[in-house]
Amino acid sequence: MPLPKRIPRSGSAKSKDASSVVTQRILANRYAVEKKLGSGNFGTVWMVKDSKAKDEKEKKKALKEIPVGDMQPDETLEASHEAKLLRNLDHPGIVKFYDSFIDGEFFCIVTEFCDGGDLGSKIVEYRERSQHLQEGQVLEWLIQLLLAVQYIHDRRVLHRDLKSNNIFLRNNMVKLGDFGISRILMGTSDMASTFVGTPYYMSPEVLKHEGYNSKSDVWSIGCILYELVTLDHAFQGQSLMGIMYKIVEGDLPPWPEEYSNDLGSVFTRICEKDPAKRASASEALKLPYISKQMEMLKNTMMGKHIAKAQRDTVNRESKQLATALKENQRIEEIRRESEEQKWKNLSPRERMRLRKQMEADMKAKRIEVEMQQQFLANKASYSENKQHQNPFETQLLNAHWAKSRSKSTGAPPAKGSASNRQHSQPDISRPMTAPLGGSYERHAADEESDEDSSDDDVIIPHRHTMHGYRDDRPITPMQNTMIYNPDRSSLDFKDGIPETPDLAETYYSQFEDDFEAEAEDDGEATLVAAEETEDLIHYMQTALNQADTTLRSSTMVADDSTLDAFGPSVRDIRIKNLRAEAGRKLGASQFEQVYQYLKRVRFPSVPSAASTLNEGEIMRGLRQIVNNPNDCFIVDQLLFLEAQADMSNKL
Ligand SMILES: Nc1ncnc2c1ncn2[C@@H]1O[C@H](COP(=O)(O)OP(=O)(O)OP(=O)(O)O)[C@@H](O)[C@H]1O
Repeated sequence: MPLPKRIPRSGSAKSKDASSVVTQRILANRYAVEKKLGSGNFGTVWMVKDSKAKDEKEKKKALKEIPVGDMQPDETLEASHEAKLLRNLDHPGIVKFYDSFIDGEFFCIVTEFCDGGDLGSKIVEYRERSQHLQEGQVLEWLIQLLLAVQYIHDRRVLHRDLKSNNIFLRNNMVKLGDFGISRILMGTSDMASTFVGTPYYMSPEVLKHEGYNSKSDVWSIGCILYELVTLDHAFQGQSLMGIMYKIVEGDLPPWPEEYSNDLGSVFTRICEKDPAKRASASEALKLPYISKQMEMLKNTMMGKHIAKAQRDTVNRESKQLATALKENQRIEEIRRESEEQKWKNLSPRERMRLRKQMEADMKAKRIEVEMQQQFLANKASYSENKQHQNPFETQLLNAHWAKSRSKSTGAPPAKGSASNRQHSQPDISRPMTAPLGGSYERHAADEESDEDSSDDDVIIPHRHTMHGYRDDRPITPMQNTMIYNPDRSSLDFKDGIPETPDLAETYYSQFEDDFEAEAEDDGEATLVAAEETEDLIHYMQTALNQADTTLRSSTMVADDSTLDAFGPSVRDIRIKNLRAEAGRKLGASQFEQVYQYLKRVRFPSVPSAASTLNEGEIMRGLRQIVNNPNDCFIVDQLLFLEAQADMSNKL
C-alpha cells in the first residue's frame, strides 16, 4: 500500500550530510523511522528506533501504520480498546505490544521488533533452497506456539488469524503477532479476511459459520504444523471454494513419512474436524509425545542457559584478573624504575642478594597466577560438562535453576520444581568442590542436601572429557533414530530432540548454524534471548506441572459459543439470515446480480470459461457490479451453505 507523502514534523532529526538533507520521520515525538519492513493487506510496517525506550534492548521496534482515512476518532475506539487488552499480554511466545496512537490518517501500532522476520517467509526460504526442517526444530516451535496459545486462551483472548505470516521469529523463538486490530479497523469479519488473504488456516466450524472459538485457533496451529513439515499448505485447491470444501468435507492430508508418526498423531489430534473432539492447546501440551519432548527441551535449555551464565561469570572474572595483573605490572615498573636508581648505589654483593630475592618473588607470583588460571579453566570446563548431563543430573539442574532464577528475579521457584519437591531419589543437590587438578569423587556424606552450598562450588561429572576429567556415567542407549540423508547432507533426527547428550549437542549445533548466525550478536540480542529463555523455561515447567486434565481454555474463552449440532433446521435459519443480511448490505437489485454472478462462477452447471476464473478475476468481475467486493463475501458464504444443504438433501 503506497504511503502518502508526509509533511516533515517539527523536531525531525536531520542527516549530518548537509548536501543531502534527508528528514527522518519521527512519529509521536519518539519513534524515528529507520526502514520499511514490508506492506501487507492492511498497512505498512516500519522498523523504528524508540528514543524513549526504557533500555537498550527495547530500542528497536516495529511500527505498523494502518490508513484509517476519514474515520472519526470514536470509530477507532474498538481498536484502541483491543490495543489496551493486548498491552497486558506478556509471554515470550507473543510479540510484545507497546503502544498505539493515531497519527493523521493512520492508526499506528508499535510492537516488538522480530529480527528473524515471519515464519511464512522462513518457510518460503526453505522451500526455495529445497531444504526441510528437522523434526526437533518443528517440535520446538510447535511447543512454543502451543504455550503461547494456551497463555492467551487462559486469558480469554482469541487470536482469530493464526497463520505462518503472523508468526514472527526472534532469536529463533516463535512469537504470535498481528492480533486482529487491523481487521477491526477495516471492519472485516473473520470470514471476510479470506477475501483479502487466504482461507488456508480457517477451521471447518468457521467456514460452516458455526462461530469462532478457542479450538479454531488450535486448528490453525495444526495447519501451521503441517506447513512446517511439508513447506506447503495442508488444504489446497484451485479456487477459494475448492479450498473451503477440502477443509470442511475432505480428509486430512497425508502425513509425510520423513517425520515421526508420533508427530503425525499430534497433527491428527489438533486438526480434528469436530471442534468438540479437537484437543485444546493445554491438552495438546499434555499429549505424551509433546510433554516428553518438552521435558527434554526444557532441560537442554536450562543446561545451556546455566552454562552460559557461568561462562559469563568466568569471562567477567578473567577480565578482572587481567586488569589486576596489568595494574600489578604497572606498579612493578614504577618500583623497578626507582630501584634502578638505588641499584646503581649498591655494592656487587648487595646486588647479588637482591637479585635472588626478586627472582623468588617473581616465581611465587607466577605460581599464583597459574593457580588462578587453572581454577577458571576448571570452572569453564564444568560449564561445558553441564550441558552433557544425564537424567540423574537433571534433578540437580532443576535445583540449580530454581535457585538461580529465584535469585535473579526474586520469584519463588516454580511450583513442583526440584527444590520444592520431596526427593524420592538420592539428593544430589549438594555440590562438590575438587582439589585443583585432582580427581572428583562423590562421597556418602555428600548425598545429603545442603541448601546453603555456594554457587561457586564445582561439580565435575565423572567422564574423561576433552579437559581430561574422568566420567563414569553410563552411556545411555541411543533412543533416537538418526538418518543420514546424502541429498540433504545433514543429520535427520527423526524422533525429535535426541536424548543422548552428544547427539543433542549435534542436533542443537545445526540450528546454531542456521539461525543464531542470523540473530544480532550484540549485547541487546543476547540479553533478550537470556530473559526470554528463562521465561520460556518457566512456562514449560508450569505446563509440565499442570496435572489437571480438566478442560480449561476451551470453556473459559469469552466468546466460545456453544457448538450446536449443525442440523438442517439450523442451516436453514442461517441461510435465511444470511440472505436477509446480504440484501440489507447490497440492496435487493445488487444482491441479485452478485448472487447470480457468483453462482455462475462458483457452481457452473456446465463447465465454461467462467468456471476457470481465479480469485483475482472473480474480484474484478464483482467490482463491475459493486464498489467494494468485500461486501460480497457474505453472498459467497450464503452460496456455500446452500450448496452444502443441497448436497445433504441429495444423500
Ligand atoms: N514485529 C515485526 N518484526 C519484524 N518484522 C515485521 C513485524 N511485523 C511485521 N513485519 C514484517 O512486515 C511485513 C508486513 O507485515 P504485515 O503484517 O503488514 O503484512 P502481512 O503479514 O504480509 O499481511 P497481512 O496484512 O495479511 O497481515 C512482513 O514482511 C512482516 O514479516
